[in-house]
Amino acid sequence: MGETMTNVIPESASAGETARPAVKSWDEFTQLREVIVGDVANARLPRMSDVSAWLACYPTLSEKELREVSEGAFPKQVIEETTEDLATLISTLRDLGVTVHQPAAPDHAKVFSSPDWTSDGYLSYCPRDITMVLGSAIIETPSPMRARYFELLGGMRELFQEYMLRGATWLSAPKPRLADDLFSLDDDGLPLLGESEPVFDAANVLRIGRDVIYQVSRSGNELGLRWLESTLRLFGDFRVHPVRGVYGYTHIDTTITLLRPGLVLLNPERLTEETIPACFRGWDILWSPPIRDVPAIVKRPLSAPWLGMNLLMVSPEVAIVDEDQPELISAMEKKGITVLPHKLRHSRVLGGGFHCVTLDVVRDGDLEDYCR
Ligand SMILES: NC(=[NH2+])NCCC[C@H](N)C(=O)O
Repeated sequence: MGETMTNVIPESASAGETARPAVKSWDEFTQLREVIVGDVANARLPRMSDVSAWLACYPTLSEKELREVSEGAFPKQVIEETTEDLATLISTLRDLGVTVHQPAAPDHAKVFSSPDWTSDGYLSYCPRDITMVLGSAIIETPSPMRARYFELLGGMRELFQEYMLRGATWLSAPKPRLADDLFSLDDDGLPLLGESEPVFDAANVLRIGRDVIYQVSRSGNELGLRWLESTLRLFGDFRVHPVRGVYGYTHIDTTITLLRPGLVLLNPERLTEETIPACFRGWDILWSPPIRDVPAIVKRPLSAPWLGMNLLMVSPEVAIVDEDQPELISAMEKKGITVLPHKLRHSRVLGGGFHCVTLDVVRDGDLEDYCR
């Protein structure tokens, strides 16, 4: 274990402290104690003839360009090398004293149907995407992507059930129909998300204690915001901050990255001083330095180069960041953060960085007012 590693291992909870709750996570940055890491096994691209897959994966590609996309299993090299990279991440987290689970992925090649549609599966590489943890609640979110409908079957559901038996609350949003009337095309023939029912991915949400940011985009609609607001009223006094018109596509965690109370990393290509969410008023803003465009081994990667700013805070002082982003690493170190560079060689191909491939289950932070 390197020198850096040894000086970042947290004090373990003292014996006198009450036993740790099964699930407790109110934020993106306090000391991480337990986490779920994705499994890239069986990852594949679903049929792009399905408008919900087209919307989630390639919303800027025309129908003609979509035909260039090779559906089905990702290349063997991508799966093998990502399996290695996730194993290294897990080993580091365990060396840091974090309890890590990696539930087995189901067979995503299986075809399934609803009364309105038929689909094949996608991946279990990004547990962040369709489940959020808020306090002691595990909340399955209503993804607008048909291929993700049964993603949690297998290891994830078993783990959630175990957490419930240990005292966690296990919730699911109203299961969406995802019928054709939820989707439409814009004037350029590109897919849009409608408002016929509440749908959103968990990765459209960021948690900052009593403040929750919700991105309205093609992966989260206005009714999804209304459902989340209505549900959080059950939890108590929460402030939900919609972010609109900043990034219209999939997920928020390459636009805003929370580093610690009072410090946030922002994407300067998508936000300006004028559009910084109000909850960050008085916070120190770290505008991301230029992100290196790490080439992907496929012609059509799922994510933009900005995936380089998608990172995992192990604590307010320690971050796991893509080793191919030295300028970002240096900028974070200048803010006093110890960075542990890691690789996810095919993160853009698969559409997930270090925040995406993790789902924090227990962090030390309580329900705080960080944005007052
Ligand atoms: N949770 C996730 N899978 N986040 C990845 C978001 C990537 C985003 N669509 C981009 O290309 O910038």
